[in-house]
Amino acid sequence: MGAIGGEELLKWEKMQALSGREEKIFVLIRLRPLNEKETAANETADWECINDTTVLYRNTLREGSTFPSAYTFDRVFRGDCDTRQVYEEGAKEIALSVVNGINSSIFAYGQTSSGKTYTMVGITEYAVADIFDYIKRHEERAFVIKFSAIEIYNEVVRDLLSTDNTPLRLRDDPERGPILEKLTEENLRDWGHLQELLSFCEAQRQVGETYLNEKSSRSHQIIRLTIESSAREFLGKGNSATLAASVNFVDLAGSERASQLSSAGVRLKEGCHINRSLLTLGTVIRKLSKGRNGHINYRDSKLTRILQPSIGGNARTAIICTLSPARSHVEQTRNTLLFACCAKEVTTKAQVNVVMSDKALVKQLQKEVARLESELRTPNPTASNCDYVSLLRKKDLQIEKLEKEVKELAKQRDLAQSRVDDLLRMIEEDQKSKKDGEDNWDDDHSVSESSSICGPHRPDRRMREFDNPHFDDGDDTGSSHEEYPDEVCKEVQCIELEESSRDNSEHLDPSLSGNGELALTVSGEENETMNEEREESQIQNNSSYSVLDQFSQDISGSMSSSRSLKLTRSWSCREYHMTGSPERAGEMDRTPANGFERFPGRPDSWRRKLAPLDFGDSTRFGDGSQSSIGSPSANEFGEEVTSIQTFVAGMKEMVKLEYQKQLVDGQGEETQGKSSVKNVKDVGVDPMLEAPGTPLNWSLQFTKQQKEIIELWKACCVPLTHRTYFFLLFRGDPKDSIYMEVELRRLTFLKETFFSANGSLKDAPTITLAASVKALRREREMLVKLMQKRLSGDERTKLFKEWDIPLDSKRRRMQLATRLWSNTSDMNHVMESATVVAKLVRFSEQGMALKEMFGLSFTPQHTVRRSSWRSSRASL
Ligand SMILES: Nc1ncnc2c1ncn2[C@@H]1O[C@H](COP(=O)(O)OP(=O)(O)OP(=O)(O)O)[C@@H](O)[C@H]1O
Repeated sequence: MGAIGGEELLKWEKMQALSGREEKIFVLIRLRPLNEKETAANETADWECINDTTVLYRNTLREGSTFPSAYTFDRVFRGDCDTRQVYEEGAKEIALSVVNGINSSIFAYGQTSSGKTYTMVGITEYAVADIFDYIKRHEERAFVIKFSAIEIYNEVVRDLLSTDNTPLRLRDDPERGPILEKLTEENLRDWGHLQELLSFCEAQRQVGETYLNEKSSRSHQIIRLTIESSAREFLGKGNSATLAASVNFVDLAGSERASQLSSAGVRLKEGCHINRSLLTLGTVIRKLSKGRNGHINYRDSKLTRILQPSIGGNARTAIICTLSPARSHVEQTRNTLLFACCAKEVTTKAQVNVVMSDKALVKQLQKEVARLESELRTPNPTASNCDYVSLLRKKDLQIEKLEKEVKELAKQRDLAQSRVDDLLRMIEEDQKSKKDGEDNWDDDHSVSESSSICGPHRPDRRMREFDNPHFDDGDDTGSSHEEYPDEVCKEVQCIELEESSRDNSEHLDPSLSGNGELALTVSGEENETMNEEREESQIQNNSSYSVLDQFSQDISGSMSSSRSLKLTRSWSCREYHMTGSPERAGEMDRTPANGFERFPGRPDSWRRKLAPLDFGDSTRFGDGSQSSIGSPSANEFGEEVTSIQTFVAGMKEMVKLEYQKQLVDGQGEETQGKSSVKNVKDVGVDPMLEAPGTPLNWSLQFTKQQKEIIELWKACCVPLTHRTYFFLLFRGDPKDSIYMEVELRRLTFLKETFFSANGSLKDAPTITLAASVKALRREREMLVKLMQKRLSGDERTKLFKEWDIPLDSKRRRMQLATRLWSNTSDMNHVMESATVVAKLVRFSEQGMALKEMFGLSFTPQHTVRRSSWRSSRASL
């Protein structure tokens, strides 16, 4: 569409809205005053406009009740209203539709001498004046006004702009409707030109004196203005669109009563034609008023043929019915009103008429195609129910969506099934390995039974060995009995968990804590070297890294090698079943999932994997081959690569499972997690630090998180190897943020848990501070062994000097092991501790490479992670 004036946009939009919509013919009544003749004849005005829409017949007594007395129309005008008012209030809007490309017609219908010509002359002039005014105000568009005028006189169509009386031929064009061939069309230049043309037409029109009207119009006159307009900016560019429409000003000849017809001659003939054509018009209108069913006899008269578009087609139409109020004309007035009543029921369907250039047409068609395609793709939701196509489309989309959901659910089911299978297989292997372990123990039980948590009937050879004051030779010369073979190291990994009260190898010191489980004393020489550790445990009062470790182990178990899996499975089993008593085992079995729900760092998907499983007799898992509390490190003293793999896989899986949990559980998980919010609402990272954000922010955030983590490691007695791996692997790369957050969150939870009343996880009461401290001690003992095994004498001496350990003191290696990671506020100390541990467990040689190799840099996009993490936190 070509451009349209900005200020007319609203009007244009209104026209667009009207376009193609059905609209009733606008019917007006104009009641003229009694004329001189009527007044002279003492006529009475029986008709009165009682308001703007109703005309009332007042002489009901005379007429009786056979006719209605009140008639309502769109607008009625009393005798004292001037033509300007009639135009402004009744015809203007419709007449001026033409400038926006919509055909329009203004009719005057009424009996002879009722004021049709009087009205239409004024209406025509006001309308043309407004059209000129509109054009003047819309210079952005180029207008062309064509003026033509015809009369239908005795069923002959004459061109009023031509002096040639040759009748115009009327033919029907399938697209344009009725066309008058060779009709003169004058390009209207200005107001003066209009007056000139109107005068000419008036002169040409058949007018004669009748009984009622000295200058009675004896023909139907149609003055037509055809207005074309195009946006100037598109003119001549080949892609313009032109609005083209016509407005008809129709002054019909007046109907006459038979008694009033001239008895003979020209007037009689005229009167007959007039009445006949008006009768046809009336019939057409009446039929149209009842709907468009059946045949409409437009072709019965030239008048109806020519007016067909105006009364039943593409035009907006107003009919002004003129009335004489005189009592003597009541019959004609009633006829006019009946005609008006029918006319107001007739609808037309006006459209904006656009003539497009080929180029513009192509463009328009392309737009239309695109629109239709878009409609097909996204069916209109407001479409009626009868719109079966769109309904079907909607259903198709729903089916498509459901099919996708089914597929997705099937995928999830398969995944879950495969995990269950894996776990069952793992359990099988695990049970087998446990059995083997038990057999080994049976073969090897040269020591007395221990009260180890690993099982009341299990001998704790390792504990016995470490409790032996001669275990540490007191020097670092590398005496032969410190050269423990790897298999011994493996045994050391099997640090059993047990409530301290049940572990005879260590003695609780009730003086340190009201809770015997929480404070430990170590007998013999260990007491001296373990002071710091004990102090640590005392300060923390309640701590354990066993759960933390268990967490890492379990996660890593799902990804690691079978060997790792074996160990971690043991650990998993222990969490549920290593109670050392059947009652405890039963208790665990009843509520296996609860403890996990309370564990924030543990992906729920993991819980789903393990919770339903039956690990069998709990006592079977208390064997010596179990992972230690400090399993990630302790497990791997003899198997460094594996242990780092496990650590890496564990971290990676932890994050991965967290995401899976988000994906699978969605809102439901969040809702479920809400029940736990109360308990752990303070657990988690600082909300301000949820995402790395800018590099500067991340740097600050990392430093803050790292410090918190280091403190929490100490508080939770986390294995030194774990601390070392973590500290050395996650050094401030923004990609590490999620691991930092996971670590921080689970440690915070642990601390919270151990500060709670019972100091242990509800469903894993064996996991206590005592067990954690014991495991840490064992890890240090392992490090002591590794110092001997993996460091040369010179290296050890150098280390002792660096760590201010007198070379002549006893248990130097244990002193060093105890000092490692003990000063959490000194980052140099932390770094040096990590370096030493890394060297001992050979992490320094392969750790960083492994980080890359195992894709620990796996990092979701920050944006994803943020939201995931947030909702994950919400689930706490
Ligand atoms: N509303 C009016 N106010 C004053 N005078 C009017 C009014 N309507 C019509 N007249 C006068 O009545 C006379 C007849 O009017 P007009 O010729 O317009 O009637 P008509 O309906 O066209 O008649 P015909 O069908 O015979 O041509 C004219 O002299 C005109 O001035």
